[in-house]
Amino acid sequence: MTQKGVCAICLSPAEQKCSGCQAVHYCTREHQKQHWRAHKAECCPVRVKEHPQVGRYLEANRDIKAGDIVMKEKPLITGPSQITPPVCLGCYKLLEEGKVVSCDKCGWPFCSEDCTTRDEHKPECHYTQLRGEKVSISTFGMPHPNYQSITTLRCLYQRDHDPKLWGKLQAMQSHCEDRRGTDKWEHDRKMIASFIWSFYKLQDTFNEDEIMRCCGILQINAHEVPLLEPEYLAVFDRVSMVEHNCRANCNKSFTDDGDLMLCAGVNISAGSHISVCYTDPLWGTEARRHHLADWFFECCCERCADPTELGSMYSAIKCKKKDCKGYLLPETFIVPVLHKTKNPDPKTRNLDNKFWICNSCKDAVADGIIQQLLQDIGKEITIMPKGDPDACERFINHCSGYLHPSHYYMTDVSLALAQMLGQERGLAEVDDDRLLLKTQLCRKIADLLETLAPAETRLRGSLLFELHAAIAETGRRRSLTEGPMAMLGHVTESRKILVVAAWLLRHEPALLPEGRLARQARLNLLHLDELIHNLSASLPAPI
Ligand SMILES: C[S@@+](CC[C@H](N)C(=O)[O-])C[C@H]1O[C@@H](n2cnc3c(N)ncnc32)[C@H](O)[C@@H]1O
Repeated sequence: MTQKGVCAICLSPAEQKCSGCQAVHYCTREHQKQHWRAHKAECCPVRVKEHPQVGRYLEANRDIKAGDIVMKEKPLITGPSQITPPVCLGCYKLLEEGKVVSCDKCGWPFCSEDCTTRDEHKPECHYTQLRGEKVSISTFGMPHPNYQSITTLRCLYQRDHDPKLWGKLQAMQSHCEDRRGTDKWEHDRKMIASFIWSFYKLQDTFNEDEIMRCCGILQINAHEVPLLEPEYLAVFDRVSMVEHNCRANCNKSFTDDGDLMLCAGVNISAGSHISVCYTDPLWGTEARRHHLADWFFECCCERCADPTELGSMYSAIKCKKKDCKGYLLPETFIVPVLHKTKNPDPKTRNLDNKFWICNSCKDAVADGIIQQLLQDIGKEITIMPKGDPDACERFINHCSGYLHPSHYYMTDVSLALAQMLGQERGLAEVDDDRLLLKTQLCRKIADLLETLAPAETRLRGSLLFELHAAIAETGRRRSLTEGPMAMLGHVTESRKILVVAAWLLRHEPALLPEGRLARQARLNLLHLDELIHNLSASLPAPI
């Protein structure tokens, strides 16, 4: 039964709802139309909820289809990364010595006169003027300490200049109690709080709690925007409420203007939590959980809770018992990690007293032995020559004696190899065996991604793009000996895969490589359509 509400226009009882958000009622279609102009900006298929452990999170108001844009948001605050060489404080482009314009009010360097007048710059301009002495930056191209506090200062400025924005920032989690006493806390106290007090002479304006809280808000909530090198920071309002899941249902990307877009990577049903992956979903469970300790929570998602990682055996080690074909995994990966990050003493590592058990012979191997093996293999990867397919193949062959074929280290090197083959001199130069290998690796990793991280559409789209090219090239080669029919089959399959790749990459910004790949995918589709048309026309008519 439809829940009754009151019409947003005339306040009379109403049963119809806005289909976009399911949150606003109307008595008639006319009133809905009338309200659309005002409602458009806030119509969103998610609502804010609260949970005792997670804090605020977003929940779907209605079913959301895979590929739909869940929301698009402008940043509340932007600023340079904490550790950065001098960048323009208007557009965040890297500054080069001799090519800078100084703000005539405060002396901070910019890339252009226009950028000196941008609103983003107001906070540090204001406090530098109050300080009574202009800033003079003379070294470029290496991290500069004066930039460490800019983004925190931009947050603090809102307290006295934009109370509404200040309120939104203060509602965010800062984990002050968890951060207190960590190395990062001490570093921020020295490089940010003390700097703000001494350089800007603001010791009577902002106290330690306020400054350290803003540092925490940035640490927990700021997004690194990869549109420029170096990246810059941006804090968003609603998007900052999205919770983490190692098998997230959404992904984030940025528009060319720096707005954040949240897209559904899978179909999401009404009432589901909206999630993104805060860490790298291609890492193993232990590494992901350690990284997530930076946000001060222990992840308990379905992927972390299942040692087989949804049947993928992504962390499984080969059992070394004679004649055994099984794989070792611990009973659980959900062991507390937060105490280790606060007290990272390697001697505490084995306090978990964990064993890895074979799924076939039930042999138990101590965690310490497995960790040593993983460390050795990890080292092997770090010293592997870059861009060398032979080295990748050697690694895969060697480690297949120790690791499951889908293990994260095997996947990592397989992914690098799949992308490497044909990258430099084109696929036409790759021999038949390696072309087949590229096809198999792309297929396998794309399937694995669908299981482990279905919302990672950027990587899956890129892999499928590579796969379509490898299949088309295979078709071209086979047509030389088997005729156009063989080619038609391959090109048709290649096109099918390319359609998916183009769809997965369609929201990528033109500024980033994936955006350029999306454009190429659209062009290749036209080319393949023409090819399929010509090939079909050249085939003899069926008798
Ligand atoms: C970017 S904030 C997300 C919004 C936050 N819950 C709030 O109330 O403002 C990140 C913080 O949310 C909490 N969080 C996010 N995902 C979580 C999860 N899967 N389990 C537990 N806590 C989580 C953690 O405290 C984390 O530091």
